[in-house]
Order: sequence, then C-alpha cells, then structure tokens
Amino acid sequence: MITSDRMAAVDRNAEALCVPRKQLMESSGNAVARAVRRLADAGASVVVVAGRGNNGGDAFVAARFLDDYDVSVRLLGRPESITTDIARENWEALRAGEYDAEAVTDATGLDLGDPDVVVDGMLGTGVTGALREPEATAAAAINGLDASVLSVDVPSGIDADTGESAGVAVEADRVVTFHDEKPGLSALDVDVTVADIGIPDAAELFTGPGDLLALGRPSQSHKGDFGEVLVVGGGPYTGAPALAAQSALRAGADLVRIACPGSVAREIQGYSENLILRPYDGDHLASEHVGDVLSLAADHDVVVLGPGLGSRDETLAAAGEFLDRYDGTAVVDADALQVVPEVDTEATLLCTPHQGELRKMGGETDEDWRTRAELVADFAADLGHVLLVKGAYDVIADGEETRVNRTGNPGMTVGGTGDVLAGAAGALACVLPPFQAAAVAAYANGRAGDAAVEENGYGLLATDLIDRLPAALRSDTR
Ligand SMILES: NC(=O)C1=CN([C@@H]2O[C@H](COP(=O)(O)OP(=O)(O)OC[C@H]3O[C@@H](n4cnc5c(N)ncnc54)[C@H](O)[C@@H]3O)[C@@H](O)[C@H]2O)[C@@H](O)CC1
Ligand SMILES: [K+]
Repeated sequence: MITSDRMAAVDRNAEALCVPRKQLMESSGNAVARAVRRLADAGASVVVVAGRGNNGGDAFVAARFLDDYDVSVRLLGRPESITTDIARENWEALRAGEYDAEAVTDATGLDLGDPDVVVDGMLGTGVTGALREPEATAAAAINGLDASVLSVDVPSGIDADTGESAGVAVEADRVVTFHDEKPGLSALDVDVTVADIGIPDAAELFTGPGDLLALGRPSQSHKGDFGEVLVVGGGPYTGAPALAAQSALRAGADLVRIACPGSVAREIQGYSENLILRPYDGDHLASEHVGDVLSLAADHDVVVLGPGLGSRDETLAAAGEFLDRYDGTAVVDADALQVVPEVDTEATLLCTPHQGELRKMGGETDEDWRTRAELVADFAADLGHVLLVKGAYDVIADGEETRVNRTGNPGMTVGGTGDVLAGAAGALACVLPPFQAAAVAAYANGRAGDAAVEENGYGLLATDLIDRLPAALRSDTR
C-alpha cells in the first residue's frame, strides 16, 4: 500500500536515483497498453480520454503502444494547458505521429462513439474535490457507454487514498495502478492490476529529496503554525542546548525556549538574541525541577531532552521522571537516552543515539548497514519508539517502517553535530509525524554537512550545519 503523498515522494526520489519521471510515464503507459491487450484483440476500437496532468500523459503513452488497434485520443482542454513537460511531450508525440488525437475544450463536443474499450486517463492522484467540467460530463459519458472501461492509476474522480469521490466518478471495469496498491482502490469493486514501473526499491528505502515534499509550506502560514520547541538541556555542558535551540529555529520552529540550569543560562545568555532562556536554580537538572519543566513543556509542541544534560545519577533520575510523566512528543538525545528503556511513558519519543548510545540503551548494532537496519527495526519495535541511529548510513525505524539515510560525511563526527540533529528533529516533529521527522532530520543534517564540506573542506563546525539547514530542507535545491 502506498499513499498519494508517499508516491509523489518516491517518484521524486526515483528521479534523484537516475530514473527520470518520463521513464516512469513510459513504463506506466506501456502497462496500460498491455492491459488493453488483455481486454480486447488487435483491431478493436479504443477511445483514450486524457486529462491535462500526468495521468493524461500515461494515457498518451498507452496510445503509442497500440498501433495495431483503432485508437482515438481525446484531450480534455487545450494542449497549452497541459500541466507538465513530460505529458506535453507525449501529446506532441501523438500529434507528430499523426495519431487520431484531438483536443476538445468542452465535453459537449466529446463524441466517444461506440468503442470496445475506453481508457480513462483524465485524473489520477492529482484529483482534488468533485470533478469539474469538462471532466464531470466526460465521466458521465464514459459511464453511459457499454465499452470496457480501463482507468489509468485510479478511476477519475476517486480519491486514491480513501476510495471516495466528491461527486461523479468513472465506473471502471479495471484499473492499472502503478508501483504499489493504493489504499482507496481496495474499497472499490473493481479489478486492480498493480504494474511495476521500474521504480528502484532504493527510492523507498533511502531518504531523498522526495521526503522533503511533505514540508511544503502553505503560503498563508501564520505565526505559531510551525511549532514551538522546548530544549531541556545543559549542565556540565553549556553549548549543546544552544546548538540544539538554534538548529530548531533554522529547521523552521517558530519559537524555541531552553530550560536549563542558571549556571548554564548565564553562559549562553550572550550567544544569540534568538534564544529564550527559562533557567532553573542550581547547576544541573534534578528531581525538584521536574514539575516546573513539565508545566513549561505543556506549553510547547515538542521537547528536545538531553543536549548537554550530563550523566549525574540525579540528573538521569530526573530525566526518567520527566519522561514517565510527559505525554507529548519528545526528541531524546545524548545522556538522557540511557533512561528510555526503563521509562513507561505515554510520550511519543524520537530517540537519536549514535551506535555507542544504542548499545547503552540495550540495542544491538552491526558494521553492515543492512544488518544494522534489521537490528534497529527490531529494537524500535521492542522500545515502541522511533529510533534514528546515527552512522555513516543513518538508520531510521519505528518497528513498522525502516528508512536509511546516506547523506553526511566523516567530517560530521565533530562535537555538536548530534545537538544540531536533535534540534532539527525537534522542529520537524512539530510539523511531521515522528518517523518522517526523523528521516527528514537525518537527510537534511547530512545534506547540510555535505554542503559545508563542499564549501570549506573538512574542519567542519556544528554551527556550519545550522546555517545550512534551511537550504538543506528545500526540495528545489540541488
Ligand atoms: N507519482 C508517480 O510515481 C507517477 C505518477 N504517474 C501518473 O501521474 C498521475 C498524477 O499526475 P498529476 O499529479 O499530474 O495529477 P493528475 O494527472 O491526476 O491530475 C492533475 C490535473 O487534474 C486537474 N484536476 C485536479 N482536480 C480536478 C477536478 N476535481 N476536476 C477537474 N480537474 C481536476 C488539475 O488541475 C491538473 O490539471 C498519477 O495518477 C499517475 O497516473 C505516472 O506517470 C507514473 C509515476
Ligand atoms: K484515471
């Protein structure tokens, strides 16, 4: 099963893995043509009704693989309004090849005749809301025929994720869907063929630019939409919570506060005017602070617990008590990680251990990343939390899904990069589910590190990563 959003991400990842979209479209169209061959013999009459998006593009390709059929293609709308280059190029191929391919601008002019087969390539995963004109009239016309109706990817008008339609929809006899089942199709009473279109497994297993699409920022965004993060850290180390906080801001959080000992607050006060401090007395986290930190945490979307906390017994005990009583979302990093296996919490945790910390948590690791991915997935399932295990290949697992991140470089073993990753994960967990937030955080953090090394060579500083996170989080940057 794959959702439309995930399919778009995988499609983009495939492109980044040297399998361009136009090749996917060619494979999709070819799969549709093969389905027509199973429905009717050569010479049969086929009408292809195409929309202006890539669903239509697939249908144009299918027509090219049916030269021994009596095929006519009807584009709903003007050719100039075709929304993608790859669909337009496939339209132009039909026109250049003098296929029977015409554009109709209103469905009243759409005369489908009495074909043996109709290929419904009007709309696929790009549909939003009830079918508008001319698609609505065209769908009704298609439903009125006694032809075999074959829908491309999804019956037009049906939401691929829910199987529902907001109005009229094509009643298909058969659907050829691509790459993987769509959740909404199993709800329909229709024969579904899942066609392999050559998307490498790597496009799903490895993080890539497609994973950033989920971050699309709605234009009309308001302050507070992108979340408020509370960093709970500092103790023997003062820089770590500041790095995590600045990273959370750069990764898109609207506001970040740091709950830290007074001794730490005095140190980092001058670091940056972007940091809002909530000091508690003393020089390390202890159980008497837990109540206040919990009520502070309640006013934030995500907590980042751990940077620079140190590993005094009473600090670890306090971290454990905080997690026992906290029921929100928390990124747990550094010294706080070791208490996670003991806590029994309602909280949603996103743990970011390196391999040494993973072992201290009771997990197993392995030099080979494939073996490591399996071990981490099993441990995540046992823990019941999301794990992001840092390494040359980062492994992200929640017990159901596993993803591997290949961005990053040896220069990133310098101190502080873990705090930057934790802060970025905290900001992303405000706007994404924790597993996705972890995958995107690993991908962007490594990408920022690669950009830093590309520009300055090795000798990377954690602050170099922070400055490069915004670019690393944009799916349009190369
Ligand atoms: N994502 C992938 O991996 C692949 C996708 N492919 C095809 O690409 C399709 C998705 O293409 P697109 O994203 O371009 O979207 P679609 O082609 O599904 O539809 C987008 C077009 O329909 C219009 N539209 C949206 N809602 C409408 C409504 N309610 N009434 C009338 N018109 C409406 C939009 O304005 C846009 O022009 C998939 O269904 C599949 O057929 C394939 O090429 C293979 C690979
Ligand atoms: K369709």
